[in-house]
Amino acid sequence: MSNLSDAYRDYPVHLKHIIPLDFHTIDSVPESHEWPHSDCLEPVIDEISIPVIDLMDPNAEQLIGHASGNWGIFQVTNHGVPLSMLMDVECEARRLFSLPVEEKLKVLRSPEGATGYGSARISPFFSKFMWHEGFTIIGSSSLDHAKELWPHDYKRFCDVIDEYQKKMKELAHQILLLTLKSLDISEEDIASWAASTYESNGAALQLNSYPCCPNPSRAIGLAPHTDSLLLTILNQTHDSSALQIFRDGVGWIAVAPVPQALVVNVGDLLHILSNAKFPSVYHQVIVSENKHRISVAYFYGPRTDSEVAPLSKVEVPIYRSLSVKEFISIKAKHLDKALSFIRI
Ligand SMILES: O=C(O)CCC(=O)C(=O)O
Ligand SMILES: [Fe+2]
Repeated sequence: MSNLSDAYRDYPVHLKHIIPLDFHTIDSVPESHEWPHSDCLEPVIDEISIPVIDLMDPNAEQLIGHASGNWGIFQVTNHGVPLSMLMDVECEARRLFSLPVEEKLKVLRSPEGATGYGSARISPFFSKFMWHEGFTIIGSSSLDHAKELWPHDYKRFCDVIDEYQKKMKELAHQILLLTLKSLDISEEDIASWAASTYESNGAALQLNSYPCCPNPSRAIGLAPHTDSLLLTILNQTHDSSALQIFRDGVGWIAVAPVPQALVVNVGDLLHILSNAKFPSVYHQVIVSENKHRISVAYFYGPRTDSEVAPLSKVEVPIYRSLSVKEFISIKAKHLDKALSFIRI
């Protein structure tokens, strides 16, 4: 079955953009990771907050439709994912990232690979490196990697990851249905998109680590980007407002963690399906001097051989139809400009 690993194979990334810095040993920000002051310290608005939606609210569909259209991002509570599961996955991620660098390099993502340890996939688009290390999991890829890292004790990591992926898949399916229902599209389209995405292997789980940084005002955790797939569910249980979104006419807004809530954001593919009614939110992550932040992002997407096009029954489509694989290839070449290449 077509999945993200196939889609990435044709776009190798140079090793210098894959191997993260050894953050354990570093006590100052090297020039390679030093961003211009203005990129890291844009003024951030704290007074405006993104919507928080109770999934048990009888109006959840309407609230999600409104938040997706107006913000492209919202937080959900009463989502049915136990706090223990949110904490367990963070704990396993912390265990992985705290391994010595030579251990982590055993599971380094290969240049044409999609899974394993390494820098963010967007790294080659920027002249400076990010204060970040990641670990990408697709399907059961964590099994081989965990066996390399913990030959006698790999099961714990795999069990936590598998359970988490299963739970995320259910939740992503539920939220995708609610977002699609709020659009002006046919019942058939809603049912077929929700079902085919659920059955696909198109999802990925990304563990993110943002180590403590000696000079946070000159470093960036994750540079501004949009997520490529349909929607992302982000677990940021840590108590820091490091994630920021860009809102036209306002600027950068901090996404303050709400206890036990999960952050949901619209990705490029849902933006296309919605005929641009839902913005695919531009976001970035800042770093801290004394908090080593972990986040876990679940990217929910369809099979990479499926065709994506605006689904609206009434509007003139503003994007042409294309396969997910083709969109990923355009994004791999043009990043933020990808959507402009498929505009009609
Ligand atoms: O760590 C975060 O808060 C955001 C992570 C993110 O944007 C990503 O993994 O694409
Ligand atoms: Fe992201």
